[in-house]
Amino acid sequence: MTEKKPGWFSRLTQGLSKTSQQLTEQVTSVFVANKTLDAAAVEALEDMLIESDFGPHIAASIAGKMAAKKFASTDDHAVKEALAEAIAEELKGREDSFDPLSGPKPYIVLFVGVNGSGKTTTLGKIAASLTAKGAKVLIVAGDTFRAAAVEQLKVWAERAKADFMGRKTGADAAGLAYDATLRAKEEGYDVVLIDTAGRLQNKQQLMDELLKIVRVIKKVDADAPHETLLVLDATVGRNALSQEQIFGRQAFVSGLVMTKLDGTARGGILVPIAKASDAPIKLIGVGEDIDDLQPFRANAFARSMVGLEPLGE
Ligand SMILES: Nc1nc2c(ncn2[C@@H]2O[C@H](COP(=O)(O)OP(=O)(O)OP(=O)(O)O)[C@@H](O)[C@H]2O)c(=O)[nH]1
Repeated sequence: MTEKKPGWFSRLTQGLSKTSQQLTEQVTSVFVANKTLDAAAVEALEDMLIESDFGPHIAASIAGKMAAKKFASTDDHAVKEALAEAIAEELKGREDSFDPLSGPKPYIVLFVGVNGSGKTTTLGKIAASLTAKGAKVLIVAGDTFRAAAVEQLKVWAERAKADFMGRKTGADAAGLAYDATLRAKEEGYDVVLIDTAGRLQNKQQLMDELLKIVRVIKKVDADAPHETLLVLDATVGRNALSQEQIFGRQAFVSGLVMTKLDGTARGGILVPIAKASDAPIKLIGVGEDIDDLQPFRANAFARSMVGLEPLGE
């Protein structure tokens, strides 16, 4: 959410440092040992990318591009530039911005994703950044099954100086979402942020509940929700990919948020997810602070991943 300002890139770089350290050390070592890439070195490069969770297809594609280039054995920088370019190419067309203040009012945003993925924290960070811009924000605790989740969200609402709506444990989440949307319309809210449950008895029940929430919101505003953000935790690796497939197929996801990229050396996982998903990546989380939720910029992300400075962005 944070707009670009001095320091945003260093936060990104710091956040991705586990991944970039692993990646650059390994990749540079391959190139230093081999002035041009022979078949064995290409294979080693591919393996390293797979180790960073890029997945076999993307690893092969990037390794293929690198193989076509020639590097001086000492030229680390050129290697990193080429790698960043190849990664950015994979992400082409997979970025988009999240800008709830430029859309219709009230702008209704639904947060979906499994428990622990960072939904609540992401919602709280977004709320804080919107209220800081003077927006009137309503936070809705749609995970009515877990009292702890409701409490956590209430704390975020207080911190962000946003209004809060919740119900007693076990109350109908769709009913709450309906009332919240109506209230937001009547009381002139700019943005409504609706948290949802991350786990019910089974997957189908969870999806049915989400679809019911969407249906009732549409009764108040046929164009809403204006955004459904799927929050995915980068530290669970390939599991995040299957979560994207489950939610993405059924829950009308319009954008992805990838959290906890700072907590893994395998941040490459963002790339196969970005490619597999119908929805673009909109935000990334690179730490626990409010400023650590950032707009996703493919070029900056790719450069940061290999430890390079931004290109005048
Ligand atoms: N390091 C780091 N931690 C994060 C990030 N985003 C969220 N977290 C942490 O991840 C944990 C889980 O986040 P929550 O927001 O509670 O996750 P949730 O999906 O709402 O989960 P439930 O509340 O259990 O449904 C919290 O301790 C957050 O502080 C991030 O980008 N980086």
